[in-house]
Parts: sequence; C-alpha cells; structure tokens
Amino acid sequence: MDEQLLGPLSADETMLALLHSRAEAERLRERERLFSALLESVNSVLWALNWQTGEIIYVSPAYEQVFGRPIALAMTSYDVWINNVYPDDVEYVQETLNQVLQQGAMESREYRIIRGDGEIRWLSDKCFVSQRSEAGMPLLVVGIAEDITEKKRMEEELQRLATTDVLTRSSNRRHFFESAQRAFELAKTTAEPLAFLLFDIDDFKKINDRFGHQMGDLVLQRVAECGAQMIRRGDLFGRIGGEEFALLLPGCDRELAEQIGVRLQRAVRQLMVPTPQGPLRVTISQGLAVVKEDDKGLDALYARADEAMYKAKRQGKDQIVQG
Ligand SMILES: Nc1nc2c(ncn2[C@@H]2O[C@H](COP(=O)(O)OP(=O)(O)OP(=O)(O)O)[C@@H](O)[C@H]2O)c(=O)[nH]1
Repeated sequence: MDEQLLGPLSADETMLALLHSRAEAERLRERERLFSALLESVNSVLWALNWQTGEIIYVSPAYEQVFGRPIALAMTSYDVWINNVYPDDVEYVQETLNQVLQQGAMESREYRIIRGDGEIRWLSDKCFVSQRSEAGMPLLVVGIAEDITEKKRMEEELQRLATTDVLTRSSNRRHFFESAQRAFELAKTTAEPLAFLLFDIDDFKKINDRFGHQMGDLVLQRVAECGAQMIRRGDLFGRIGGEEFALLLPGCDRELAEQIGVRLQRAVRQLMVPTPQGPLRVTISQGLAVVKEDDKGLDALYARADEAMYKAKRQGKDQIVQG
C-alpha cells in the first residue's frame, strides 16, 4: 500500500534497499557468530524447555563436557534429561521445576547427575520462566546449570574437618553432643529406648609415660577403631575427651547395649599394639546408662553414664558398670 502511495521504487532506490538488507543480514550473522562464541566459552549449560511439549529446545555446547553425553541426545525430551539425574534426586528436580512454574524463578537448586562415563557430579541450576503462555506462545522454562562438584567436595571436606576428631577420625566432642541432643529429643518424643555407653582407656597416662606420646596416639587410634566397629546405622560414636569415648545407641535397651559393651570390652582386650618391648595390652572402663522417662535432658543421661564409668574405675577398671 505504501508503495502505491509513494509510487514504484526507482532502480537506485531498489539497489539501496538491497544493499541495506544485505548489510542487515551480515550484521545478524555477525551477532550469531558472537553469541555462538560466547556460548561455547561458557562452562555452564544453558537450557530451554518447552513446558507443554516436554521438549528440550536448546542446550548449550557445554552440555557435552558437563554431562559427558552427545548434545543430540539432550535435544530430544525432558525425560532424557531426567534420566541423567541421580535417582535419589529425581523427585527433588521434578518438584522444584513445578515450583519454578508457580514462582516464576528459582535462584538455585542443587542436584546430582550421572555422566555418560558413570561419574556422579553436582549441578547448581538457576532457572526461570522466560515466556508466559500467552497468545499462542509456548511456555518456556530456561536455566543455567553449573557444575559445582569441586565446591561440594570442599564443603564436605570442611564439614568433615569441623565435625571429626583428626587423630581418631571419630566424631569430635561438639559434633557428638549436638547429634546426641537430637537423638535424645527424638527418643523422648517417640518413647524409643536410647542407651549411652561412656568408656575411658585404663592407665593411659602410664602408656604415654612408658612408651611416649606417639605410642599413646596409636593406642587411641586402635581403641577408636574398636568403638567404630560397634556402630550400626543411626548410632553415634565420638571422642569426647583425651582418652574418653562415647557411644550413643538409639533403639537399644539396657540388655542390648550391655551386649554391645561386652563385645567392645572383648575387642579392646584383644588388641595387641606393637611396641619395641613387645605387644601392649589395653583395657577400658565403661559406664552404661539408658534414657529414663523422667530424664529432663541429655545431661541427666550423660551424668549417669559418667558416674557409672568412674565407679568402674574405682572398682578395679576393665569392666562395665550400669548407671
Ligand atoms: N598420646 C596422647 N595422650 C593424650 C591425649 N589426650 C590426652 N592424653 C593423655 O591422657 C592421659 C590421661 O591420664 P589420666 O586422666 O590420669 O587417666 P589414666 O592414666 O587413664 O587413668 P585412669 O583413667 O584412672 O585409668 C594424660 O596423661 C593426657 O596427657 C592425646 O591426644 N594423645
């Protein structure tokens, strides 16, 4: 219509329009090359999902490096992406994606994937709804998935250092009592039994004095190994003092806890720590207490186990006393 109003274009005008559209096309190609180069240099995986069809409509080149799988595989459906998610995290990934749809965005969701070579890696995914389903436009969810495996490893290492006793690799005192507090509260609400076994190496000062501090450390490590062998899933074991250790046994009544104490006593007696003067024998004294209905706090349980342990020492050591 414009053409009718303005009249037909002259040859020069046509040439100019042609040149202009060529330059425009070249500019677009240049931008595309720039975007491709940028996407290739980004280590994170950019992705876009058509929510209605379940199609992954875009993944950036980093996919191949992060997932260790060909891009063509990812560009099929969302199910293929989900198949790469570590089984324990699938539910979380599905739930959080639904939340993205409700809230419009999610800053970070962390989950594990299984790479093509079987390696498990951690991803942090920032995603948002890029296009609402309006006027026939598809509903698009886009995201940036970053490989945070190294960061996770460092976090885990820091957590391990903060909660573990360096010498014996058992829980340190603070972590033991924090976890014990939670186990105590749970036992009180569920009325499940809970046992506390406290033990201390006998005449440890003499071991240090006679064989040196290094040998003392070795004895601590070997005794700690015996303690660690007693625990099942859900139990706690920690070094709560110099040569003092504790076992917290949820679900264990007095009888069962005593059996564990007897096994521990035997395991320690059987230890033979090599020294230049021949194998060194070690014994421990144990105090055993179980949670009572009127126990107000963990302190009450701990105090009974402590009192019982000192009674075991006074009564000649190498024995278990009930508190
Ligand atoms: N090698 C070593 N010794 C430690 C460590 N922590 C504490 N000790 C020593 O453990 C000894 C504990 O001595 P005591 O409290 O007298 O106890 P004990 O000699 O075992 O005597 P009983 O408890 O009555 O059997 C002290 O000499 C501490 O120096 C450690 O990490 N390594």
